[in-house]
Amino acid sequence: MGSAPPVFIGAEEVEKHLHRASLLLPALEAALGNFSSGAAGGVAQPVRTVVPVHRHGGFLGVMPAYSAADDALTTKLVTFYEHKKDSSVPSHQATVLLFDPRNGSLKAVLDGSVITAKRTAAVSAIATKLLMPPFAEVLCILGAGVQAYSHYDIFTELFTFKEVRIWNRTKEKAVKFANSVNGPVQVCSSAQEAVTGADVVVTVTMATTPILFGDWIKPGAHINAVGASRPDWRELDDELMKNSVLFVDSRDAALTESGDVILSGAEIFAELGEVVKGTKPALPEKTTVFKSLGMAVEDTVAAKFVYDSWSAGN
Ligand SMILES: NC(=O)C1=CN([C@@H]2O[C@H](COP(=O)(O)OP(=O)(O)OC[C@H]3O[C@@H](n4cnc5c(N)ncnc54)[C@H](O)[C@@H]3O)[C@@H](O)[C@H]2O)C=CC1
Ligand SMILES: O=C(O)C1=NCCCC1
Repeated sequence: MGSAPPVFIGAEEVEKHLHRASLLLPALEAALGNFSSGAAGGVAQPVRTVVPVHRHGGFLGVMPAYSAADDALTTKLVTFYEHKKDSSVPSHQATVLLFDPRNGSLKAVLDGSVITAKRTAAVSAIATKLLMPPFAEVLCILGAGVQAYSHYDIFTELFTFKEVRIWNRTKEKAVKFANSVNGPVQVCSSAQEAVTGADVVVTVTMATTPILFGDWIKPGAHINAVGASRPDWRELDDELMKNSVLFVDSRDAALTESGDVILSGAEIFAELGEVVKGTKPALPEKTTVFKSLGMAVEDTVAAKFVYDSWSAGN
């Protein structure tokens, strides 16, 4: 007899099983530590393959990973489009395939967009917990798309900021954001206004040239740099990259994919997983940048979490 056909777990179901991104924190912390432990950590994850769709200004990313600690095998397929022709279609769309690692059978096809939004924000929250200055009061979000919402949700759940500010290239989206979320948000007219005096900054834009500059940044602030995932794209300027202590999710990925890292020539201090494990210090008293590119193993543990919850009938 062949294996059972794969199940499909759509966006609504994924959202139901992953209603709070913080549910992923223990699994993601373990995955980051395992990834940064080399062969001993049991994570097999190549740098993602990205196929440009030149004619349409898009990209297809293929992101496979196996985690021995979780005995979970997945690949995510993610498309992201720089110039959206149809604004009713999200700029990023994703699907995660979950395999039975014992025999390679496909067990489930999961919507990957909710997973991508939540696991990315949860990883930024892990970085922030470790790297932000003590008594951080002001959170600033640059960008008002999908990732802005997921970052807002987990950051306001985990931390107690006195003020949250948002800036977006088109102000209407920032206003819509402020009117949609559960809590007060200050809409700023310029990125500089939003960033000035902020203790924690999140950049979640589709910018390809810098939108955040070192001379705006409060000394000791922590920045989660989440956008600019192509080797010729930037969100942060050279000054900020070079005068901060730089943390990345994956050294190999940062040196292959991150324009902010490659073009600034900034030195990587540590992988986030090394800080989680305690083999590298966090240095929260310094100005810190966490350059996030997104790792396949984050999708692996998130998909397993959703599948296990779905299978248990939760
Ligand atoms: N590091 C990671 O793990 C992941 C990173 N990302 C990246 O995070 C960023 C945000 O993703 P989403 O929120 O899903 O995208 P989105 O399309 O929902 O939102 C993007 C926001 O950027 C703004 N924007 C577009 N072009 C801009 C420009 N040239 N300058 C300034 N702002 C601009 C838009 O107005 C919008 O508010 C993207 O760069 C994306 O590739 C996305 C998923 C995972
Ligand atoms: O990790 C991901 O998923 C992505 N990272 C960079 C942009 C595309 C999606």
